[in-house]
Amino acid sequence: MVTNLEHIGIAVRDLAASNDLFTKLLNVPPYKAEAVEAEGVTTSFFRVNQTKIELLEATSPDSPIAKFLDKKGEGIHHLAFEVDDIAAEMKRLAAEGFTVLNETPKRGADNKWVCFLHPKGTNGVLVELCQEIKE
Ligand SMILES: CC[C@@H](C(=O)O)C(=O)SCCNC(=O)CCNC(=O)[C@H](O)C(C)(C)COP(=O)(O)OP(=O)(O)OC[C@H]1O[C@@H](n2cnc3c(N)ncnc32)[C@H](O)[C@@H]1OP(=O)(O)O
Ligand SMILES: [Co+2]
Repeated sequence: MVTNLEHIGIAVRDLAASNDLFTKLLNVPPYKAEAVEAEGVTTSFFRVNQTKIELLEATSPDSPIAKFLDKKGEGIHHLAFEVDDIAAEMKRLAAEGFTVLNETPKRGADNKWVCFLHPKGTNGVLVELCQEIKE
């Protein structure tokens, strides 16, 4: 079951500059910075009440963020929905005809299992599903 809009991912060219910008905008500093090597990104997270923003800077030219910045420029890159059972949601959405981009959930940032749906099947919006890792 989808339970929540967990975060909005924003692709940026210069994470340090965007951290300053969002700190001024939201009047709170980022609560976390984290590199996710497998995705070729460095992230930082802001939280205002229930709202979370993830800023993403590319760390390699073949990162999805580098490709996105080349094609579309800075801006909203994905919407991440929290789910209570990511494996079950991946199965359900595949059966509904969505293109699930991962065979199994992978480790994302901020202690989450994540997977993605192809934007061509979701009205041009890249969708991330995420579930907290409990170990
Ligand atoms: C930090 C970890 C995690 C978290 O915990 O929160 C993250 O958020 S990681 C975020 C970065 N990782 C990903 O985005 C992984 C999922 N993405 C992908 O697998 C790929 O980017 C893709 C969506 C399959 C596209 O890859 P590819 O086909 O190689 O790239 P193209 O540049 O050729 O794009 C094809 C097509 O898709 C459009 N596109 C690409 N990205 C987006 C996007 N974010 N939103 C909307 N549309 C997107 C792209 O414009 C191309 O369209 P056309 O030009 O019309 O063909
Ligand atoms: Co994300």
